[in-house]
Amino acid sequence: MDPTTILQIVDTVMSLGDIVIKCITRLSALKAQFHDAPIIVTSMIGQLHMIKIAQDQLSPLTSPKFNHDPRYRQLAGQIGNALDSFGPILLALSQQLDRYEGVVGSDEMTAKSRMGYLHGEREMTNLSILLDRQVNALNLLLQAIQCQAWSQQSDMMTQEESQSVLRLAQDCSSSLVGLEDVASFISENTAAISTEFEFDHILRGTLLYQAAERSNLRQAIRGKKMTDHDKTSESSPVQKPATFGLKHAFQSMRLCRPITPFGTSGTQRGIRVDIRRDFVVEPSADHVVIEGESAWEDSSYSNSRDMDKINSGTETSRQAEPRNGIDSDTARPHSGLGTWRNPFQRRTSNARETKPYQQEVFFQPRMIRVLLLGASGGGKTTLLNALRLCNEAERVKRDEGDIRTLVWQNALDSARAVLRAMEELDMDSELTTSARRLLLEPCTDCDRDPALNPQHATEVATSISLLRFIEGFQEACNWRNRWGNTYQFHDNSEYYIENISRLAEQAAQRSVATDGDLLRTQVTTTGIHQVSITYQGTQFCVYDVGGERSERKKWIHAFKDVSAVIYPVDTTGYGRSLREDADGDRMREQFMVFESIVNNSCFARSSFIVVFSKMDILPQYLKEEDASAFLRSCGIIPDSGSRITAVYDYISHLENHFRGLVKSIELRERIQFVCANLVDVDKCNPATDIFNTLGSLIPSRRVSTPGKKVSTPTGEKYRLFEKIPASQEIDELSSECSTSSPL
Ligand SMILES: Nc1nc2c(ncn2[C@@H]2O[C@H](COP(=O)(O)OP(=O)(O)OP(=O)(O)O)[C@@H](O)[C@H]2O)c(=O)[nH]1
Ligand SMILES: [Mg+2]
Repeated sequence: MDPTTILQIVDTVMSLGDIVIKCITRLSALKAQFHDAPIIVTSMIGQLHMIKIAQDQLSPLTSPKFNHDPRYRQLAGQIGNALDSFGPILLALSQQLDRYEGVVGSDEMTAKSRMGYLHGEREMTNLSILLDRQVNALNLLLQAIQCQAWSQQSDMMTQEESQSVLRLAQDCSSSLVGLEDVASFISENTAAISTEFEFDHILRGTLLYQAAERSNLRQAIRGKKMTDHDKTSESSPVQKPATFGLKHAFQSMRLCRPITPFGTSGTQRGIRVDIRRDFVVEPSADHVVIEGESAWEDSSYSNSRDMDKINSGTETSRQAEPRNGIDSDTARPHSGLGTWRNPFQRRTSNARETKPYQQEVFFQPRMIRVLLLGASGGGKTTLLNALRLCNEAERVKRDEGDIRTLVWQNALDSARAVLRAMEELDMDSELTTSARRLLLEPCTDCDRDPALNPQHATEVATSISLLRFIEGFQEACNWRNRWGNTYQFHDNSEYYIENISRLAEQAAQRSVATDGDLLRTQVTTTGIHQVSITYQGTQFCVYDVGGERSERKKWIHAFKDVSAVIYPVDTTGYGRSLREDADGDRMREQFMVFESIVNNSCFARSSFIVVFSKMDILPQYLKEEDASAFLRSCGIIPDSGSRITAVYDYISHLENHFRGLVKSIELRERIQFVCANLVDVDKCNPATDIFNTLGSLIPSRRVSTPGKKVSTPTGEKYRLFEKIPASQEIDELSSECSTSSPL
């Protein structure tokens, strides 16, 4: 992990200081101005004060002397992601206050401005809930930093209570799953807070309000019918702004003036009403996503209505969302959200040379746009790295020291997880004590390039190698399969432990890490990274995204004009938990995400390639853990089905299940399934095959007319990465693995 991550987080928290102070001032003014101000305003002021105090306490930590302190790096890993939503929440609050300040012109509110409040009220509640979670996570960070010893800090962070604080902060309205799970947005401390205005029921009872609501409902129903029948007549009611009925209602009630859309000429005695949420959304081809602002809008604070649209595809994504009657400029939030992402973008080491996602790419012609999607740990970044290795020019860009450090840290992390499992299994011996001293106690040399202190690297490597001779070592390795495992095992821990001495030797000679070493590293991706790769004259623009739940809200920014979606699936994910949620089932999560993606209307014309990754380690997994129990529990095989040990059988069941999740019959037929070992690129880089597949799929897609069936090379499954039909080769692989000891 990047040693300065903790400083970035602290910096980010600090950089939001001005906004916190402004929000406090504005909320206080709002409270003073509006006698009936709900309790939520007071509660938010309190939350913001706590954040301010936290900022003051964190300020000394911005000193560079903390750069190499492993304690802070550990904290960064646990809290970094949790605080990802912190900035956007504050900025959205600021934006909401902009609206409110427009609404509250005087103590005496008109019916119209009260309606504005009602519409914004739910958003404020959601913001408060989200803010509450961030405050809790921030408090945890402060407490952890104040611990005297590493062990204290570690104990504190592993407590179930702390983990749940982090989980809640991380899940803030951010994932495909999270958005559907509305219940998870009610936190214990805020559920009791009432945000009901006293006048709400009076307002709701008025003819004016009811007329407006009925009219909106009618508009929505008509709009849906029109979409269902795919009618796009200019004069159809769906073309009218949804506020038409509202406007009419106001006119007929002889209110001061009809409502005009926000940002046009909609001011009345300094009062502005935000009714944008009621517009029927008409996608516009010209609209371009500004990443920062839309990321926030898209998360929508648990607005399950929006999520339904994304999943069901009833509406083109919110990225194309200029509302009728509002020009795209005024439709954008005006609080500078376009810049919030930068301080939060935690770049990953192996995506270091990639550029952050940029909108201009949308306009580059004749570029094959490929999107890597999938749950965390499926192998998206590994596949991207393999693709890059096909291009010789990409190799030159690598910084040897960085790669060596990354590989070394992955190797040490692998050993640490196994060591902890050994301790839990009471396998204490002299060897584990020495390894523990070297690996689990703070040590700056462990965090640096091993070439800087080869003697230390050799000492560490020797102690790790010796662990393999302790009885029960393999049993500790098998802990990776334990459900709800608190130690996240590295997928390639056995490889790294086996090769640790070679890595130390290579470091002593300052040699560069091998491609295999690099591809086996694991760094959680955050954000969206785009890489342009030219292969045999064709330019591919590949997007890699973070697959963890908290990252998925960002995906939608890359959904436009996608030629092909590649969906890597961790075939060893059955019966294993998610990295971000010890109670989440990895394989079921992969099914669920796939179902949401493949049936999304954004990809109706894209090609799909499902890559079954980790075929090299799958045979060993199948031996250790019975896959049939999992398949039975998902209803994929009947209860009476016998144990599955052959890789081919298992893969066939997986393929059938994935195919069954595709609703479109046409897509179901043309979807491609391939098996891949993404980390052994020396003999044959699987990426060359994927380039060829993309080349063969895309032109046929381009020339195809809508509705016309796209011809695809059927019957070629398993051949892309494994050169011979899977049934034969995979079973050969299986028997090979079963005869060789893993270590
Ligand atoms: N042995 C083996 N390991 C693999 C294979 N594919 C991926 N891995 C490993 O699986 C781990 C996770 O892979 P990543 O590419 O980081 O997964 P990801 O989908 O990018 O995950 P996020 O960035 O969290 O979304 C890494 O340690 C990879 O080296 C494979 O085919 N064989
Ligand atoms: Mg990744």
